[in-house]
Amino acid sequence: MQLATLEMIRDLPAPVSRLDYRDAMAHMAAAVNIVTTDGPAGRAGFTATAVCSVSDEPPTLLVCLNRSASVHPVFTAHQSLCVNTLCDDQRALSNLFGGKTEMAERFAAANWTTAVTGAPLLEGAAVSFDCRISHSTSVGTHDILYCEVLAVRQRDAADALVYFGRNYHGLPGAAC
Ligand SMILES: NC(=O)C1=CN([C@@H]2O[C@H](COP(=O)(O)OP(=O)(O)OC[C@H]3O[C@@H](n4cnc5c(N)ncnc54)[C@H](O)[C@@H]3O)[C@@H](O)[C@H]2O)C=CC1
Ligand SMILES: Cc1cc2nc3c(=O)[nH]c(=O)nc-3n(C[C@H](O)[C@H](O)[C@H](O)COP(=O)(O)O)c2cc1C
Repeated sequence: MQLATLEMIRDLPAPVSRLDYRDAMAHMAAAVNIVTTDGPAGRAGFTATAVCSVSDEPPTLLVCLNRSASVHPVFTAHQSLCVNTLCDDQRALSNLFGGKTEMAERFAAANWTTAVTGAPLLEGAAVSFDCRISHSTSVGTHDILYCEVLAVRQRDAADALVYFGRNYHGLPGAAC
C-alpha cells in the first residue's frame, strides 16, 4: 500500500461505539435460525441471525457464535451443526433459544428428527442445513464457524420469519 494511503487510514475517526453499531445493525433485516448440535458433549441450540451464504462450491455457509455463550464449548467439541431457518409460526422458539432458558426446556418446545451429523433437525423449519464445521476464525467477541453443507431439507411456501428493527415480521410464503 502507498505511504500516503496508509497515512489517510491512520487519520480516520475512531470506530463507532458498540451501541451505535447495534443501532445501525437493527436496520439490517435478517432471517432467524435455530442452530443445533448433538454428540458426546450433549445437545445444544441457540438463536442466530448472524448466518450467511459463503460459497456454493463447496457448499458453505457461516455462523457467528459468541464465545461467551453457554453453548460455545458444545459446538466446539462436536464440530458439526444444523442451521434450521424459522417460519413465521415459530417466533416463540426464537425467543426460547435466544434467552437464558435451560437446554431441555428449549428442545421440549418443538419436534425434532436427527440429521446426518446427529444434530437435531427442526420439524416445520423453512429449511435445514446439516453441516460439518470445516474451519473457524475468531473476530472480536465471536467465532466465525465456516460450515460445509452435507444435507439440506426444505419446506415449500411457508411464511418466512424476518428479524428487523429489534422485532419479528412475517413475509408471505413464495415458491422458491
Ligand atoms: N450476532 C449476535 O451475536 C446477535 C446477538 N443478539 C442478542 O440478542 C439480544 C437482543 O438483540 P436486539 O433486540 O436485536 O437488540 P440489540 O440492540 O442488542 O442488537 C441490535 C442488533 O445488533 C446486532 N448485535 C446485537 N448483539 C450483537 C453482538 N453481541 N455482536 C454482534 N452483533 C450484535 C444484531 O444485528 C442485532 O439485531 C442482543 O443483546 C444480543 O445478546 C441479537 C442479534 C444478533
Ligand atoms: C433474534 C436473536 C438473534 C441472535 N443471533 C445471535 C447470533 O447470530 N450469534 C450469537 O452468538 N448469538 C445470537 N443471539 C443470542 C443467542 O441466541 C443467545 O446468546 C443464546 O441463546 C443464549 O445463550 P446462553 O445459552 O449463553 O444463555 C441471538 C438472540 C436473538 C434473540
